[in-house]
Amino acid sequence: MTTATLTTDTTTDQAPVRRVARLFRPYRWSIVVLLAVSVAQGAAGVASPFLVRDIVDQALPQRSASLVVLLAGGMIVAAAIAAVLGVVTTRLSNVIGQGVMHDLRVGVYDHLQRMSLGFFTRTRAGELQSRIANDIGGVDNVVTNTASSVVQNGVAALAVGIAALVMDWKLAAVCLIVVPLFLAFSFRLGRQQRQIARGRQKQLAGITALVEESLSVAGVLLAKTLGRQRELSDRFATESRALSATELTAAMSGKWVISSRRASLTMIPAIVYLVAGLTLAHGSAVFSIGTVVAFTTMLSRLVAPATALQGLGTAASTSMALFGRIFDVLDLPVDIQEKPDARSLPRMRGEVRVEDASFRYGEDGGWTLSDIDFVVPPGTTTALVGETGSGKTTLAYLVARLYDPQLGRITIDGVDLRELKLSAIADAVGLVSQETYLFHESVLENLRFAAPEATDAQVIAAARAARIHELIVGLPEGYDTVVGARGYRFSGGERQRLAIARMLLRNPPILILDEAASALDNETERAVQAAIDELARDRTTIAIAHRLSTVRNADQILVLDHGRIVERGSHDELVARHGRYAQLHGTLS
Ligand SMILES: Nc1ncnc2c1ncn2[C@@H]1O[C@H](COP(=O)(O)OP(=O)(O)OP(=O)(O)O)[C@@H](O)[C@H]1O
Repeated sequence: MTTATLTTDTTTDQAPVRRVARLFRPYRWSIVVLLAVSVAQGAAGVASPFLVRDIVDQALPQRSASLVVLLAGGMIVAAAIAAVLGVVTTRLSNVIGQGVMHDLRVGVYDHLQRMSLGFFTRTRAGELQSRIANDIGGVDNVVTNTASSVVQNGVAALAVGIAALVMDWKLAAVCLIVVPLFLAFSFRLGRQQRQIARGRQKQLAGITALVEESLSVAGVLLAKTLGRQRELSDRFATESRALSATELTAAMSGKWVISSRRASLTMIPAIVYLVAGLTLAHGSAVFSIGTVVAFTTMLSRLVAPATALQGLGTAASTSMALFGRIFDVLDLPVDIQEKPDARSLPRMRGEVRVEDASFRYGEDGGWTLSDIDFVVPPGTTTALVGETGSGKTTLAYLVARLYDPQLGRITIDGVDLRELKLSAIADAVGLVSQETYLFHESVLENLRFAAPEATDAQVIAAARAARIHELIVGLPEGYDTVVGARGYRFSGGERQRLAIARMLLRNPPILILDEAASALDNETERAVQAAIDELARDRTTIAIAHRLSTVRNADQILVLDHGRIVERGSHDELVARHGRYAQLHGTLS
């Protein structure tokens, strides 16, 4: 069995750029449009310095009103066009960014849905929430804002560069002096920021997991009754302090480099005036005054894009680290896979066979189940009994293919579970566990989760058969009452009957029933028993039995001990044997 795990430490350093690029492939035409609009925006942006040059060199000396109106009007129009195109590019880049984010979120969620039960028993719930909320959320910010920023500012900077060369290549060449200064330290900064980003996401995941665990109903109950709230608050404070420290480091990281880069940019106009002034002082008027003014105006336009672009390195490094964490999830191996040529079972008899099956949870642990071999003929009931920890639940999970046995096989109507479609197994095998999970939705929706196409009448019929209808109609809002973790709280016996109603709606030919171990009062007990009898009728049933009535009526009883079947037979046979079952018998309620 592969043991896919997702801990805070399995994170890959960096995502391959090509894989990230592939995410954008479905949006390539939108990206082309975005580029085109940005080029137009960049061109509109650099039109004004040329107009400024002509105003200074021609319109002002000539005192020509019409020329000034024309050129100044041109500046206004160019600015307006650039502003409108800016909004268009922002919208386009957000559409692209959100599309990619949606694909990623759905991809991660779908992949997690395919993971086996074992994966979820090994993973903290908050860790998964964090991957979806914090990591994808973090990338979201970067991708959407950065994508537009790269394109807009990149194009703007390029446009300024080209315009500078066109206007006066000699002055443009002088400005190149500052480039090496500008690029200094870029690479070292990237690596540092990636590390910070990874650290931050790990800490965020830790905090989310702690909140998820400690502020759940069960967590709050535990902390309150054990008086441990102070400790939990302290733990939270410690995690939060660590996160604040990381955020501070992140905020300050590379600030010196960034400041000196910005300073180098603002020095450029001084260099331009210096060179122009010195050449004029020596009598050779190589540049017109208009050119010098326009040039410095234009270069001042470089400050905003250049500042934005230098933040880009940080953003790119951060997002690569986050993409790495997201790809970790997408790359988790799915341990319970459906074969490409998996079959369905059109007409089911409902025979279950477990053939020499052995199973262990971890590769290095001991065997939880060894050499399990039995047949449940269609329509009969087999009861599993055994001390706590003997492997009853595990065996039941194997029959529902929540785990695969490492040795041996399990068949339904002679077909190995591993040859069947997962949907076919879900249709064939229904599991009623001790824990009935209810979503935060109405009773009706909760029941219908088992069979979405069921009509209201069918749902009510199932609830009646499960002896829970009367109780539901007595609730404040009847079938529309909201239940679940934060809604109306059903008692244990009521929840079991809801689970039974769900299973009646689903109507699987094979039923796995984990009887509640806790004792119920007589009346509830009778109601639950009646509901179970209704459910088990004409179905192949494997019951993890805690009640004497269940084992008495079972066609076959299997006694498990440390993962092995140590006795088998009917109630009377086993009692007569005076063995393990006879000892256990007294513990059944
Ligand atoms: N996810 C898991 N990872 C590792 N070990 C597990 C896991 N689930 C169960 N076990 C171990 O496997 C053994 C069998 O557990 P199982 O739940 O099948 O017993 P059980 O007979 O159903 O017990 P009970 O009657 O108390 O529910 C136990 O020792 C248990 O600790």
